This record gives sequence, structure tokens and C-alpha cells, in this order.
Amino acid sequence: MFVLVNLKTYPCEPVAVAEAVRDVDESTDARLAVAPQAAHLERVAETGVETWAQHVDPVEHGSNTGHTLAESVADAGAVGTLINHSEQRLKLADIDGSVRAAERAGLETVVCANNPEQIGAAAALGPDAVAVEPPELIGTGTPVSQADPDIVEGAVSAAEAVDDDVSVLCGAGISTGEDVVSADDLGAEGVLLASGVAKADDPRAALEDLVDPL
Ligand SMILES: O=C[C@H](O)COP(=O)(O)O
Repeated sequence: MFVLVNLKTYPCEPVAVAEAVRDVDESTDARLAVAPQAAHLERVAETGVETWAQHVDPVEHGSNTGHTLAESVADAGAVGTLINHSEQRLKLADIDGSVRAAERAGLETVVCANNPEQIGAAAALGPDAVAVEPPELIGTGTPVSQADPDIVEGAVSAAEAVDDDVSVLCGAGISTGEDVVSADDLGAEGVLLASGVAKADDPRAALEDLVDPL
């Protein structure tokens, strides 16, 4: 299972969380990675943890003030990027452009979507993976894998129908090892999570719990 920890803009210490993700990754068969704020990418990547960007824009080098260039996040040490997160929604053409920009920079891609229908559309753009996240469950601590298992199974079928090379992750409310096992049982190849680790009193202990049954 792939466990991708998104730090969003939570007030956590990104390097300390990154070190915890790196250390726990070494103790498990699961693959762990962390997605900090763009401004923290370099410091996080220097810890040796697998580092992801939270977003890249559909732009090239040039006059694009305030945009996030895929090549810049790759230079900072990111190896992958989220695209179209529920909190950073893009138009369809821009999702396509961001996937192309990430590919150009050699970044792995996870395109997020709300439901199986959108997952099918996202898979058609040829990312490495898609992530289904019902927005109403994000940050609630109520895991999608238990609260809405149909949406996870539906996403797996929808992606498979379009391109079975596209992996499916699920996210929203995932915070325990049991939640990750449920996601695995529903056919997801990974989980995207944030508050369960970034807002935990002890992020390292939260991560150890997450991977314990894997
Ligand atoms: O990127 C992560 C997802 O939006 C899930 O967030 P959450 O684990 O806080 O529900």
C-alpha cells in the first residue's frame, strides 16, 4: 500500500513529520511519502523521505507569476505531485495541462476527484494514479473506507474500465491501520491522508499505527 501524507497548510513541523515518515517507511513494506507546502519541499526532501508536491500548475518556464512550476518542485526534490485536490480544484483542461507539466518534469502524478464518475474522467488523462475523496468526509476522522465503501469500489471499477494501469488511492478521514486495511480490501492501492498525522499530538505514533497491520 502507498500511504501519502498531505500536510496541507496545517501548523505542523514539516521536517519533524518528514523524518517520522522516513523512519516509519524503513520499518514497513508499505510505501510512505509526504507532501509538504511548496516552500518546505527542499528541507523535507533533504531528510531523505519520498517527497511530493501538493500541486503544480499547467505552465512552462515564462511569465507566470505566482504559479507553481513542475520543474521547480522537481528541482526542490519532489518526485511526485497531487493534482486537482479537493482544496485546489482545476478546470478539466488545466488538470490535463498539469499532468502534462508533471510528466515533462519527471514527476509521478495522482489526480484527485470526488466520485467514481470524475475518477473515470481523471483516469482518461493518463496520470499514474487517481485518488477518490468525498469532500464531505475530508478532515472529519470518519474514514471513507468505512463510511462510503461503495465510492471506493466504484472508483476502482471506473479507473479499471478506462485504463487498468492507473492505480487508485482513496482518502478522507483515514487515520488508523484498520482504515488502511479496509481501503486495501476495497481494491485501493493506497491512501491519501492528512489530519490523522499532521494534526496528531504524536505524528510518529500515528504513522506507526497506520502501517502496523500492513
Ligand atoms: O489530502 C488529504 C485528504 O484531503 C484527506 O484529508 P484528511 O485525512 O484530513 O481527511
